[in-house]
Amino acid sequence: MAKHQFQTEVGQLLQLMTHSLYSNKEIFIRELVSNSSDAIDKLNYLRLTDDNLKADYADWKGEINITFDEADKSLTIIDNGVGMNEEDLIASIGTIAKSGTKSFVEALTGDAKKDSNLIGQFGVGFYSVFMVASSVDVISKKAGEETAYKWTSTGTGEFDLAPCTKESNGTVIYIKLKDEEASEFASKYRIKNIVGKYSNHIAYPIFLNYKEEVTETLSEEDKKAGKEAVKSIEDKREKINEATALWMQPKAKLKDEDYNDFYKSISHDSSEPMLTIHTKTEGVNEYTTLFYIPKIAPMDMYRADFQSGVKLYVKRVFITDSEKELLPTYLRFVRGIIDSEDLPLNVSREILQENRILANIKQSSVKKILSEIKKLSKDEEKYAEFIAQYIRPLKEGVYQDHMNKEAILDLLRYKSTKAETGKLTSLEDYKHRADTEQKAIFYIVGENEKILRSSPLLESYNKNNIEVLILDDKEIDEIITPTMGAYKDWEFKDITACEPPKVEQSEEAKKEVEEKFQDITKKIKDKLGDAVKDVKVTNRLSESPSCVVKDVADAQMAQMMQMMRAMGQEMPQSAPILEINPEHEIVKKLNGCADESTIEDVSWILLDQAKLSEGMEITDTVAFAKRLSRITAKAL
Ligand SMILES: Nc1ncnc2c1ncn2[C@@H]1O[C@H](COP(=O)(O)OP(=O)(O)OP(=O)(O)O)[C@@H](O)[C@H]1O
Repeated sequence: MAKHQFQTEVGQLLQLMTHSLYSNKEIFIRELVSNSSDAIDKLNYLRLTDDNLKADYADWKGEINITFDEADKSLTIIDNGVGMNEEDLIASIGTIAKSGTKSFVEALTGDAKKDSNLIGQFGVGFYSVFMVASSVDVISKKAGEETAYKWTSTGTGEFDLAPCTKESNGTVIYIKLKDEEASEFASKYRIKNIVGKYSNHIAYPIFLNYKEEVTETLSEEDKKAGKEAVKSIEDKREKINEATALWMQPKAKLKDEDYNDFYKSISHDSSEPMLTIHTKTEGVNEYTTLFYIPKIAPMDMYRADFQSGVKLYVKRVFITDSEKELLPTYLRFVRGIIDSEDLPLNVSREILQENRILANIKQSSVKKILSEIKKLSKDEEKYAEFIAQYIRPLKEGVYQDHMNKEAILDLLRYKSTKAETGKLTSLEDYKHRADTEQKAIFYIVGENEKILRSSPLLESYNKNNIEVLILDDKEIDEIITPTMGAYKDWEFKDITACEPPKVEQSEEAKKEVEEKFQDITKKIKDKLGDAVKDVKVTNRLSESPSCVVKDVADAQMAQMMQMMRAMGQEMPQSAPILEINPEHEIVKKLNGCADESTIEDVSWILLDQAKLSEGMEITDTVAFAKRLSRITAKAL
């Protein structure tokens, strides 16, 4: 027998499981039954596609058996699925391979109570068994192989692995229950209740096997003759789930509860879904889809190795759950099932991506999901919850999915200078509030809402009663927004890179101001050197003395540069244009100033304070502070 150490993270996880305070321990049955069902799914697929297995498994039918023994304080879950060989056992239950569990381990805080609650949010698969088990044996034989293996562990540090005998393929999980859990889980009623709750619509039959004391039924004659009824122990076998593919049942027959239970069984989520979308399509292509949107975004949504939440079936036969392109990646939070009547069963996973039928299913599924989200948006409160979870992937969608861009734009919500505090606006509402001649949707991007809202650049928009969207998720908005183009012919315009709204000023008056300030703008430019691209007088400001804006040409480059930076490349920052307010006292006085050192100090202060009030960093804070002191001293 060989001893193996658990991977460190598994050790951590097991430590938590064995000392778990989690109140919902029953989910270990759901997790193990779901693994058994996956294993049967896999064999079901292989026997139809793998020539080596076709003959031997022609009459095979998948099933799951559960047995319990009160006296032995044990529970056993048996499947006749694909099984595991030695390598599989080491790789699957000894290490943490799947990203969901990885995120779980990463999210652990060290506080036992908080961590225990996390189990409900993640579902940690096989390892959850150690919440109730003092030891576990996994006896497994892989379909098509000769040797079976026995994996044994008490959930502390290491496991044993050794060859053993087992007649047929599949997996037996023998769970020796902790003393305090035995009375609860080695119980017919409890198991029936748990399976009914979480695994009713697992597509394979689940049988409960147990021994029961039965009393002989006596005939009237025997009773009269005073015969005693004989008591005997009988083996009982009872099917305890529906064993039907829920998604194939007519909608009218299904209750919310059925949908929700099924969701929980496929998602490991203990809350109810936010949205359920069940569609049966007939016609050129025939298929059924059942999609769910979770209330809380899946933990691995922002991981590159996120797990696909959608399973593909062909005529009820499971094909894959690792194909990430069944839906576009921006909808990676969707959970559910696609079951096609037309795809060939032996469709290889490699060619799935180029399959036309699947492409059609994908296209209509996306349309359907987006239209259901649109319906949800009519309920302001619920939609706010949706937006709080999924606005980021939706924004990715604008960038990824040109065909549905307009529909996705309709779903986006933004903070804005005109939306009530704490509320968001749709683009449609923005348009509705604006002057029909405006034909542009103005926005400003940054990291901090408060700074954005007090940006000097907003002054002229506020003065002209023009609404500006406040985009404070810089990381994504800065990349996505410039690519959005237009919404219903209204162009998106970054206010840091476009002309300010028209103000009543004749060309002559403008020229006059420019001439009047020509010398000083040139001087400021000389003092600031490469720190600015240009210095101009502006009429966009009312209260502030200065602001910085991007050159329109640079704005297009900026997006590219931002992307490169996001990919870890060093990119130089392009210098901004400094605009000064000729109506402001500082600028007026500076125009008449002859002292070169004062002009230099004030030039830098005009630049640095503009940057600060627009939420940018300044290059030299010490120099800024010194200049301020010098100027203040002079002013006193
Ligand atoms: N009864 C079983 N038969 C065959 N393989 C199994 C069985 N139980 C577990 N495994 C293998 O062990 C792996 C780990 O199982 P675990 O429950 O921890 O996570 P998972 O099932 O992969 O993830 P999820 O629970 O999110 O579906 C499975 O992916 C599978 O390869």
